[in-house]
Order: sequence, then structure tokens, then C-alpha cells
Amino acid sequence: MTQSSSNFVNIGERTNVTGSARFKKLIMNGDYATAIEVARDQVENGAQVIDVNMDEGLLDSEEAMVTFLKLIAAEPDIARVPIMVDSSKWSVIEAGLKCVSGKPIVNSISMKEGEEQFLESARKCMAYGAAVVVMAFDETGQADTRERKVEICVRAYKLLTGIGFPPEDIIFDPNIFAIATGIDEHRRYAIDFIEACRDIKEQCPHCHISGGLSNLSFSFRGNEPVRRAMHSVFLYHAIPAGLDMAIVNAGQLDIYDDIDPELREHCEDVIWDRRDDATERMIALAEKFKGTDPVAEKQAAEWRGWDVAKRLEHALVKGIDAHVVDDTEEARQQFDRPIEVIEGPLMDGMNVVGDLFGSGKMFLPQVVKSARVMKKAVAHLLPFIEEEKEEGDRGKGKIIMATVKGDVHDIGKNIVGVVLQCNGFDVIDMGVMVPWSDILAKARDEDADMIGLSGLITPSLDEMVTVAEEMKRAKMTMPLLIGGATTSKVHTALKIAPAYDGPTIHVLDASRSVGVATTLVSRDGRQAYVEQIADDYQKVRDARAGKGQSKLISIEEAREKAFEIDPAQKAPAPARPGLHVFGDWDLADLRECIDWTPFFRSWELAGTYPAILEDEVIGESATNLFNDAQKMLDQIIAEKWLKAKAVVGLWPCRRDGDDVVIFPSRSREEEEVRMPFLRQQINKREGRHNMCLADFIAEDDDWIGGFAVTAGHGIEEHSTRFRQAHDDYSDILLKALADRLAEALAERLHQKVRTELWGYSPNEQLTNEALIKEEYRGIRPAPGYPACPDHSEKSMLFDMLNATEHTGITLTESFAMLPTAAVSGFYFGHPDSSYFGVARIGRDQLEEYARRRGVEIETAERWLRPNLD
Ligand SMILES: C[S@@+](CC[C@H](N)C(=O)[O-])C[C@H]1O[C@@H](n2cnc3c(N)ncnc32)[C@H](O)[C@@H]1O
Repeated sequence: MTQSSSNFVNIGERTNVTGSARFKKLIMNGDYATAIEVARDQVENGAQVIDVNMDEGLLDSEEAMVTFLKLIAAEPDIARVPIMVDSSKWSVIEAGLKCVSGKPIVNSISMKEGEEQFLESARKCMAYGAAVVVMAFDETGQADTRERKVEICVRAYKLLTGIGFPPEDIIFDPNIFAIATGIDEHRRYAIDFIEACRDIKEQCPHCHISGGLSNLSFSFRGNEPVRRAMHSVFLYHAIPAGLDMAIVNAGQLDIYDDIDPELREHCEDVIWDRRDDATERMIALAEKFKGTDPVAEKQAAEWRGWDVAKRLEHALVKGIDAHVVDDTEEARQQFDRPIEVIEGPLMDGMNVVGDLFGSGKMFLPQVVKSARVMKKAVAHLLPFIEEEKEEGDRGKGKIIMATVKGDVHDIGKNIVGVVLQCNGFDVIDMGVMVPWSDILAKARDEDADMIGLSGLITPSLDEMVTVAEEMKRAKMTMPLLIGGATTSKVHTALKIAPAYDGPTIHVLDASRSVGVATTLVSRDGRQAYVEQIADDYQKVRDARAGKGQSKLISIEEAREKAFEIDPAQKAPAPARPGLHVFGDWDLADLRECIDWTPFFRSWELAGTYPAILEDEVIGESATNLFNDAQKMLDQIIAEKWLKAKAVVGLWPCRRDGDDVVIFPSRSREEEEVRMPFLRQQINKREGRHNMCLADFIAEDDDWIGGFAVTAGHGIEEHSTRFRQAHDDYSDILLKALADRLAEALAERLHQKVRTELWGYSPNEQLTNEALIKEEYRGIRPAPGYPACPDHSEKSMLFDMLNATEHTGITLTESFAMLPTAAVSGFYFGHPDSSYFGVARIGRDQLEEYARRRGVEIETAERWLRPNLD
């Protein structure tokens, strides 16, 4: 069966910022013209309804929804299909409904918040003449069994028809859940859904039924042939039972009769739960189909028979290192000189990789894998090259790269290095914590073409200015590239570029680095580019000078607008005050609560996990990376590559102005530590507060906590091993995973603090998702983050926790933590405590803060640079 052989309706899912990384990027960049093309592609591929969702925290979702829908309305070949306005916020839905010209569909409403709210939303939908998707969700949760699905839908149907809602405008979504997961309760999910469809159709005349199909096969993500087969077999049964429509990737369904008979049989088994071992059998069979895209399979068998240059290119593009040494050796024997293998087939292959990356057809994880193949090939050739004393090629140009003094973060820098190498640059990576004098000396010794500086923490911004000043003093003129999380075009234009005479350029991410570096070494384009950047940065400076920043209020005025907590609600005294040390936290426990979304971001794959694995454009890349990460995690845990350590302190305290006075020795009479916090000074609307973290602490007696965790002990040995094997991919993967484990430990520890050690939420029960969204009482602000931007507070925190002794974490002179996979912060338990950003502060507060902190004003300036005008 195909979708066209019945009245079944496909709902296109790609115009959804939460489900498609590509669409999100287009909308975030305001590229509506291309975003419209996404909608058009779906319609052309057979979508009969398109779902539009703009729920993204950083977007003005209402405006994005309105803009997009208005543009669609002007495109006749898109506007001919109905629009599903999808949002969890009513204001966005309503904004969307106002712009849909045909009959709109609202996705979705439910009885989650009770009947009253459900009916209120339904009445509004009716007023717009909209059909609605009603989720099978009530006050107690999502329906999973046949009975619950039917009960909720029938109840909703009665309520809706009771207010005159046209039954043909009701679309129930009775929840398609994942089957074949290995969990017994999930075995009947497909049966329950199909049977519920029949019952609902019987008991709710004229209604429709829809579902999100991709959930069904979620446990086989990464294995497209199996997923497609499961979806087709499921529809084959669900459509006759009453399923009218589903959110699917149109065009990705197989014809039932064309599915491999063995695979089809296994799909039937898991869908109908026909055998106890159905899941195990399916998993075993799935292996056989993995990567069995018929075209890819044929190629896989064929490519070993190609000529050697083509084989090398294939290995590079696909990132396959299994045969690269043999193939390189074969090529070496064919050429007169070993260097020709690099300059010929290997560089040709890397050029293909570079082109695919440049045109958005390949993504960072794949490029880094390609680099691994290249490095192994080059490593094989090097001894022969040296034997013949051949001069190595300097490639397109030579780049010195370094993370500046005081900073230890290098994932981003390493990725940039690899990408540049892939594109023919000779990269000399000096590692982390590199003093300016070493950077300059190396650039001179190597006769480099440019220098790239990286940094993640605030003090690194000043260190970069120092490098620029020293380069100027040394009369250097080579381009200086700036990158890393805290860096920005504005800071580069305002502070770094004026300190140096050569071109100074901020590089936003690894994917831009190639274009920038290539232009800088090109004979033709360089001059114009350098002038254009200089002009652009001048404009940034002019805008800053002319615009005049919004006025700040004085620190005294700000204090008058402080946030006031209800002292009655402050957290009780901890169940177990004082210090608690955890010398070896179970890594398997941490794996359970890893937040994967930032992991993909570190590889420049934008999107939310798990939807990212399904993304039309980057889904395959994300899935392969995720599978590699799972494999490495298995090893990290089984072979104890890393050790996770933590310390928590829970101490009495009181507030004194914007300081929190802490008694780390647990007695209010003994030694005290004054922890100064910063307050917002932006002029806010009436009724808004000028926040300071100290506001969340009571003036008399209260409690505060501190913590430091790491999952990075032991990493060096493995990192070195990977680098020696020319395997940057595994090295970067390992570092990214250690970071994930450290964040997971911070989350787990915070949970333990709330439920046991401090114990103010002893009965808290949160799903992993809710935990990751931090939907609990209390916060754990981290020094260096917006509410407490001063990284130097870590030194006071570490003293109180005796953190170096208990966890082995040390601080650099810029207060970066080593091992890098580490997190530290404070615990606030008041239910009203929340995250905010201090943002700009005035000179008055800076001077006062320096006094409170006992440091020179210049030092405080260095620590708080991004918060100062
Ligand atoms: C950076 S994320 C890390 C958690 C995420 N789940 C992960 O695994 O990467 C959230 C953490 O950053 C810190 N944070 C976020 N916003 C903050 C703010 N405005 N001020 C201080 N700390 C903040 C808090 O420690 C918070 O728990």
C-alpha cells in the first residue's frame, strides 16, 4: 500500500523549527525565501497538509509564524494545501489563524490542563472555523493503552460536540509510541493504537484520526530501510482501522508488497506482538538491513574494485579508514615520488570533501572523519618522504593556532584545525594555555601566513587583546583570526582590531573558517576582503560611538528595585549540612541523564535531540555521530577510561546588601566568607526588578550551597593515544563526551542535593526530559555565566569546598577549570530563584565591586570586560 492508494493524507513535517534543524536555521537567519522552498518541496513530494511550527525560545514565534504564513498565502501552489498551525502557545496559534486564508487546522489542544481550558481553546478554534488536533492527553497524562486512548477521545468528543464543535473538524491523535524497544510495556503499543482507532471511529462519528508515524520505529533510528518497512506495514493495518492522516516524510514509504518478505514478516511480528522474541529477532535482522540502501550496498561491494585514485577519494569522502594504508602504499608504488600521492589523489579527494562541505552537503563530523583517513595516509607516506628528503608542501598556507594563556578549551579550535587541514592548509596547533610570547615566536619560526586564537572564558578576551598588542609591537602584519564561544564580531571590532595593524577577523564557526582563510591567502581576493572587513568593523565602532547605549540607573536606584523573596518560603535547613565528597561516581548512572542537544551543537549540527536524528538534511550525519558516541561511551564505561568526582557544600549564610555572607565552617560564629554578587543596572519598566543573586537569600539566617564536579580524570591518556594514531575524530569525540558526562554529573548531583542532602524536595519525581529542562525548584548558577559573570568567584568557591583536594580540579590564572570537563557553581533553594543576565553595569558598581572583592579596579575590569561599556 502507498499513501496514494487510499484517501490517506500525508502531513508534511519539515516546516517545523523543533523538528528540522535546517528549517530552524533558515528562520533564525530570516531567510524566509528559502524557508518557503521547504514548504514547496513538501507539497511537490506529496504532502497534502503542511504543519508549521515556530516554537523556539530565541524567536519571536508569533512574528515568525505570521511572516511565514503570509508568504505562503502568496504562493498559489503551496496555498492550495491546508495549513496546520502548530504551537504549544495559544498566542502563536491565534496569530497564525489570523493569516490562514483557507480552512486552518490547529495542532493541538488537549485536556492536559483540565476541561475548562480545553473548551476555552476549542471555542476559539471554532470562532476561526478551524479544525483541531486533539491529543489523547488528560489531567493524568498521555494515553498509552487502548482503553485510555478511547476513554480520553470519547470524553473529548462529548465535550466538543456538546459546545457545538463540528465533529468532522475533530482530529484525534491517540499517540503512536515506539515499539520493539526491549521494554515489555511497549510491546502492545501498535496493537493498542490500531484497535483504539477502530473504537474511536465507532464511538465518535465523523471524527478523523492522525498520528506522528516516526515515533513507531524510534528504536531503529539510523536504520532507514527497517524504519520505512515498519511504517509501511503499520499503515497497511492502521489505515483500514481508521487512521486518516499522519505526519510523515512524504515519499518515504515503501509499497507493502515490495518489502523484503523476511523483513515484512518481522515487522508484522513486532507490530502485532506475535512472538515473545519478536524484538530480539527484529534487532538481529535489522543488522542485515543497516545501510542497505540498495544503491549504497552495490557501491560498497564495487568500490574495492575501482582504480586506486578513485578508491582513495571514496575512502576520504566516506571517512573509511579500513584500507587506506594499503591503498596509499599501492598509490606510492605507482608514482615516482611519494609526495605526488599527497599532491595528487589525496589532495584531489580532500578537494571533493572541501567542496561537499562548502556546499552544505557534508557536515563537520564527516569532515573530521575524512581528515582521519587523510592523516593516516600521510603518516604512511612521511617516512618515505623524509627518506628522499623531499620538501613538504606548505599547502595553501600555514596557520598557527592556539588557545590563549589561562584558557583550556579546545574542542572548537581542534575542529577548526581539522577543517582547515582538510582544505589544504598546513596547521600548526600549539594546544591550550599558550602564552603570547610562544605564539609570536612560533609564527616567526614557521614563517606563518596567519595566526588563529581561540578562547572560551571571559578573561581570554583580554588575553587576545594582549596578543594583538604584542604582535603590533613586534611589527607583525599577518592576519589574526579570532574565534571561540565568548568572542564576537563586536568585541573583535571594538577591542582587538584597534590594537593591531594587520587584518583582524572574527570567525564565527568552523564552517566559515575555510572561506576566510582561503580568501586571506588568495592573491586576487585578499585585498578587497581585508578592506571590506576593516570597513565593516569601522561601522561597528561608529555605531557604538554614535548610538549611545541605553542609560543605566545608578546602583542605589537599582537596589531600590531589588527582587524581594517571601522569606516564609525559603528552603529549610539541609538534612545533611557541610561537605560531601563523591570520589568515583558511576558513569553508567550519568549516561542515563546526558543532555545530547549540546553535544550535536559542539559539532556544529544545529537541532534538538532526538528530532535531529531524523532531520532531512543533517539527520544521517547526526545519527552516525550519535552511534559512534554510543560505541565510545560503552568503552568509556566498561573500561573505566574516565573517573567522575564531585564535592558539595551546604552552608549557613545571610544576605548583607548584595553580598552573601557564608559560614563554610557550618557555624554562624566562625570564619565567614563574603561572596559579592552583581546587580542589573538596566533601566527597566515599572514593576520589573533589577535582579541580583543575593536577592534570593534571606537577610537573617538562610542556606546556600556550592559544588564542583568533573568527569575528566584519565582523559589525557586516551586523548594522547588517539592523537598519536592520527585520530582527531576520536579525540574530539572523547572530549565532547567527557563534557557531556560532567554536565550530567552536575544534573545528577543537583538532584541528589534537592532530594536528599539538602532535601527540600524529597518527593521530587522528574522525567529525564524535565530534569534537562531544569523544571525543578532551585537553581545552580555557575560563575562565568550571565547571573554571576565573574569567573574569579570560582577561586572563593573552590576554597570553601576544598575542591582541588576533593576533586582534583585546579584553576588556571584565568579561572578556567582543569580537567576541562568540569562544572562548578552555587545552589539556591528558594522557589523564586531564577536565572537572569546581569548585562551592562555602571562604573559605580564596578568600583564598588572591586572594593567588595578586594581587588584593583583594573583587575575587576579585566574580569568583567563584557559587562562594561
Ligand atoms: C549551560 S547549561 C548546562 C546544562 C545542559 N543540560 C548541558 O548538559 O549542557 C545550564 C547551566 O548553566 C548555568 N546557567 C545557565 N544560565 C545561567 C545564568 N543566567 N546565570 C548563571 N548560570 C547560568 C547553570 O549552571 C545551569 O544549570
